[in-house]
Amino acid sequence: MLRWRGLESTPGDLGRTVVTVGMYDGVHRGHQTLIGAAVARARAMRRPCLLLTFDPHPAEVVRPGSHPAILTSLDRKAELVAGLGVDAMCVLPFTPEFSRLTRETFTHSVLVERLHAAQVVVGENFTYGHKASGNVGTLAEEGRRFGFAVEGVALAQDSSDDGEVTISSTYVRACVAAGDMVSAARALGRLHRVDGVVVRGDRRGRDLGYPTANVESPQYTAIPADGVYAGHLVTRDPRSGASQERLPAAISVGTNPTFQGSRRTVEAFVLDFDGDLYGEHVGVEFAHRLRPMAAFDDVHGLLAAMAKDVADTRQVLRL
Ligand SMILES: Cc1cc2nc3c(=O)[nH]c(=O)nc-3n(C[C@H](O)[C@H](O)[C@H](O)COP(=O)(O)O)c2cc1C
Ligand SMILES: Nc1ncnc2c1ncn2[C@@H]1O[C@H](COP(=O)(O)OP(=O)(O)O)[C@@H](O)[C@H]1O
Repeated sequence: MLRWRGLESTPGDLGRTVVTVGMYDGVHRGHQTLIGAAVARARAMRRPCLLLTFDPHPAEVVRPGSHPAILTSLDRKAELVAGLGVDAMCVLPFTPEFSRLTRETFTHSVLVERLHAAQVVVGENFTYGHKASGNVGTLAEEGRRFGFAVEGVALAQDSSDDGEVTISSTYVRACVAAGDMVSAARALGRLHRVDGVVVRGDRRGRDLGYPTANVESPQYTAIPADGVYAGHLVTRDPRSGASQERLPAAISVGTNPTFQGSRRTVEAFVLDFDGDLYGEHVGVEFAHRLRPMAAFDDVHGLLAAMAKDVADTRQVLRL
C-alpha cells in the first residue's frame, strides 16, 4: 500500500480515484463495512482505492485538551486498512487552518484538485468543512458540480446487553475504558491491542518468578481499565510495524499497588517463554478481564494470585 503525509506529497500518477474519508480510529466492524464498500467500488471501476485520514485527532485541534483515547496508531491503521484492500493512505495534518476550510474549499482543493476523486464513499453520518457544516447531502451536491459520485453507507449495528448499539469508535473506547474487552472485540472484529516498546521496569519480575515485558505506548493510547487480563504479546517488525509472532500472556495494567507504585504500567508475562524482549516493538492484545488490580499485604498473596491468573489465562485462551 502507498502511504504519504500531506497533500503536497500526493503522487502525480494516481489517475482518478475512489476516495473514502474518515478518522477510522479502531478500524472497527463499521469501518470495515465502509472500507469494504469503497474497495469493491474501486475494483469495479478499475481505479485505486484511496483512504484519506487525519492526524492528530480533529478533537484535539477543535477543542484543545480534549484528545480522545486512540485505539489504533497510524502504523496499525495502515496495516489494517491495507489488509482490507486499500491501495493508498493519505494522512492530512489536521491544523487549525485546515479546520477553518469551508466545505466547498475542502471538496475542491482536496478531493478534486489533489486526489482526483471519481467516487467518494463515506458513512451516512459523515461531516466535513468548518464547524462540520457539510454532510452526505452537500457532498453529493458538490459532486454533481465538480464531477464525482457519492455513496453514503449505513452504519453497522451490534447487539449488546443494553440492546442494539451503533458500532462507533466512541463505543469501543468506552468498552476499553471499562475493561470490557469482550464487547470491544465484538465491535472491532478482533482483539483490542496496545502497541509500544518494551522498556525496563523495577527489575522485580524475574525475582518473583514472573518476568514481565513493560510496554510503553504513545500518549493518548486507549489503555484498558486497571486489572489483570488474559491475552497475547505480538512481536512486530520495528520498521514496517507488521505483526509477527503471537504469544499467550497474562497481562497486568495498573500501578503495582502491592509495592506502592505510582506509575501506571502495562506489563505482560509471556507464558512458557524465556528471552530478551527489551527494545522490541510489540503489541499487547487483551482478550478477557480476569480480575481487578489488588494491593496484597505481602508478596505471597501476590504470587498466589499470579499463579491463578496464569491458570485462568490458559483456560480463557484454551491452551
Ligand atoms: C498476571 C499478573 C498479575 C498481577 N497482579 C498484580 C496485583 O494484583 N497487584 C499488584 O500490585 N501487582 C500486580 N502485578 C504486577 C507485579 O507487581 C509486577 O509485575 C511486578 O512488581 C514486577 O514489576 P517490574 O516488571 O517493574 O519488575 C501483576 C502482574 C502480572 C503479570
Ligand atoms: N516470560 C517472559 N515474559 C516477559 N518477559 C520476559 C519473559 N522472559 C524473559 N523476559 C524478559 O525479562 C524482562 C522483564 O524482567 P523483569 O525482571 O520483570 O524486569 P523489568 O522490571 O525491567 O520489566 C522482559 O522485558 C523480557 O526482556
